[in-house]
Amino acid sequence: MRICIFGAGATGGHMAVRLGAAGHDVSVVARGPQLEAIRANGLTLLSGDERVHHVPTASDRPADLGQQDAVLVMTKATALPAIAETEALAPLVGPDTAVVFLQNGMAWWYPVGLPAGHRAPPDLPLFGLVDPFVRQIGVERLVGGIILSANEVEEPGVIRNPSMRNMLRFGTVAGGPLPMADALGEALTASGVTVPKGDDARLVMWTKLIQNLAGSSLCLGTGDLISSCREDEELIPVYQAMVREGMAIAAAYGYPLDIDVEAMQRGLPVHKPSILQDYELGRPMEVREMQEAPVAFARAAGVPVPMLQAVMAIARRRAILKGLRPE
Ligand SMILES: NC(=O)C1=CN([C@@H]2O[C@H](COP(=O)(O)OP(=O)(O)OC[C@H]3O[C@@H](n4cnc5c(N)ncnc54)[C@H](OP(=O)(O)O)[C@@H]3O)[C@@H](O)[C@H]2O)C=CC1
Ligand SMILES: CC(C)(CO)C(=O)C(=O)O
Repeated sequence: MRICIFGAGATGGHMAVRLGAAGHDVSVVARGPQLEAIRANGLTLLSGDERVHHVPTASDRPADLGQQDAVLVMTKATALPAIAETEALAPLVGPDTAVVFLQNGMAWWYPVGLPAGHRAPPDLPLFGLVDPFVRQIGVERLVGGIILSANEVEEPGVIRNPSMRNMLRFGTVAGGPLPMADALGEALTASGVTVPKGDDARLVMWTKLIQNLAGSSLCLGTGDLISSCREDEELIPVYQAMVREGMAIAAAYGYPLDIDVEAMQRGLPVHKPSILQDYELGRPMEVREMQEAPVAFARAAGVPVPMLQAVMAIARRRAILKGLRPE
């Protein structure tokens, strides 16, 4: 397949290596030192004892790469407004292309094609991306999903992956069939990144969001690795209580999640959550999507979330003080 990874950083770099090593025609949209390193030496994935290398076609100009079978948008959510405004995805999209958005947090596409009877979501600034992106891509090509894979850019061009499992989960946002999305799922699974068939985009978004709401938010406060949320006796119950508050929000919007919280907690990787990496490196933080939006959803539905609200307020304040919360 012709597959473009838009944003070949930690997670995007991982997917580019796996798909490229499996023989697909992979290109990446990258910039800055990451683009220079990819052009000079390709991408290297370090995963356990494994070292996988691939040299994708790389550019900072999507028009150089042409129409694709699938585009995986793997930038931070904070980079999406500029991508929408510059219509940067348009040159990559043909009539059958699947365009998969894989950001953490409340997704900009959440209100698109809501199922009948879904409770109305609150009107959030991040939903301002709906019109420009839908114009560029078309609702029928739009796929939403999540990343279950921990990664860090160790140095430009080199990705470290400490996860016990690596998985993407996605589905069409408006619910219709999209053969290229199915083909992409099969290609990823064959390359070593599992993609379950037949996922619901909103359902999987909520399953991931509740993990970030708890773990990523706590780590932003403590400055520690996500594994601390399964190791520290005081953090263990706090993490669980926050996940349960998150599950109550999801349930209020029609997504009762069947999650074994303790088992999920036991699987937390030895990894610095990406929002903490951003905080430490002075990069824009996804605090509006990961912490603020879910609390706004809770308020709109009258769901009490005292712990999430407290930790959100701390995370938001930390981001503001460092000038890392986009307006
Ligand atoms: N890292 C992780 O372990 C996990 C991350 N996630 C989520 O996945 C998403 C991606 O995160 P992650 O991979 O860590 O992000 P990274 O910041 O590592 O990678 C994103 C890359 O996209 C580049 N980029 C942004 N805008 C453009 C543009 N217009 N043109 C070209 N390149 C661009 C960035 O460049 P620049 O640095 O110059 O901005 C960066 O290299 C986030 O939503 C994150 O929350 C989910 C699960 C785990
Ligand atoms: C911590 C992790 C891997 C899962 O909660 C994540 O999503 C992130 O680093 O942003």
